[in-house]
Amino acid sequence: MSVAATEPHIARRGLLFIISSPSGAGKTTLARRLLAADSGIEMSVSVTTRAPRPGEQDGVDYHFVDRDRFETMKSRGELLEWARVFDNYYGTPRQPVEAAIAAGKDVLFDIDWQGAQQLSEKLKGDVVLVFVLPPSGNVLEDRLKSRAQDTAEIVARRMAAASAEISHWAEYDYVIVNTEIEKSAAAVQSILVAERLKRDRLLGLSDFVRDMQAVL
Ligand SMILES: Nc1nc2c(ncn2[C@@H]2O[C@H](COP(=O)(O)OP(=O)(O)O)[C@@H](O)[C@H]2O)c(=O)[nH]1
Ligand SMILES: Nc1ncnc2c1ncn2[C@@H]1O[C@H](COP(=O)(O)OP(=O)(O)O)[C@@H](O)[C@H]1O
Repeated sequence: MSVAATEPHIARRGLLFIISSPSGAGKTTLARRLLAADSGIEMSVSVTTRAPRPGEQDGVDYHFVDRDRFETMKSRGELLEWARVFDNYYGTPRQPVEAAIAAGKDVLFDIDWQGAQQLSEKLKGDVVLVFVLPPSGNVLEDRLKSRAQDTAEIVARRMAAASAEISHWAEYDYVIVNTEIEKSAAAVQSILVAERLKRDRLLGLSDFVRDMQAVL
């Protein structure tokens, strides 16, 4: 007699999926593709003191705040991590991340190496670190220019900062050289799928196996 197979529910810890790169390497593009492809992961929307770029929406791309508001959030412990990047301040609101993880959801972060280090220290074991490299320095500059959202001066400052950001590549679990967007997006999705299968995250596995053995 055959028995219809149904997908068993095995409880799992949510994970924190962090993507970092030098500005212009493609992390925002890859993050958007991952969110569109997978409903089990949600974006952590950071607060920032930098001005919105054309097309950026408050509450969607960032929560745009002034310096006073940022300092208040920091002093009240409302930020899980924060850093100064390119003369602006950026931070991760704590509450939405804790709520998502508690509900067994995964959270995606587009944050720099300083934020990645802080979250790794605080939530070791729940953090997956992905670093995105451009195929070359020239391509990085082309992408920053072609995005056409920053002045020549800002592009030059981001290029100058790229080497320092790239120097942290070895602190990450995975490194993707973002040449073809399709291939890179597929790689990011594969990492997420594999990380979800890690035994340590599958809290319900012991019960699942014990129940199965009970009827064997
Ligand atoms: N530590 C930290 N870094 C952040 C946060 N939000 C954004 N960043 C980083 O700040 C840097 C500048 O971001 P942005 O001004 O949007 O420019 P982008 O590099 O073109 O995405 C990037 O490296 C982001 O990953 C945050 O909440 N915390
Ligand atoms: N693999 C790729 N090939 C060509 N252009 C890309 C690729 N990945 C990203 N881009 C483009 O490069 C620019 C910078 O990408 P973006 O995702 O904004 O980078 P970041 O968030 O790392 O600053 C954007 O115009 C984006 O469309």
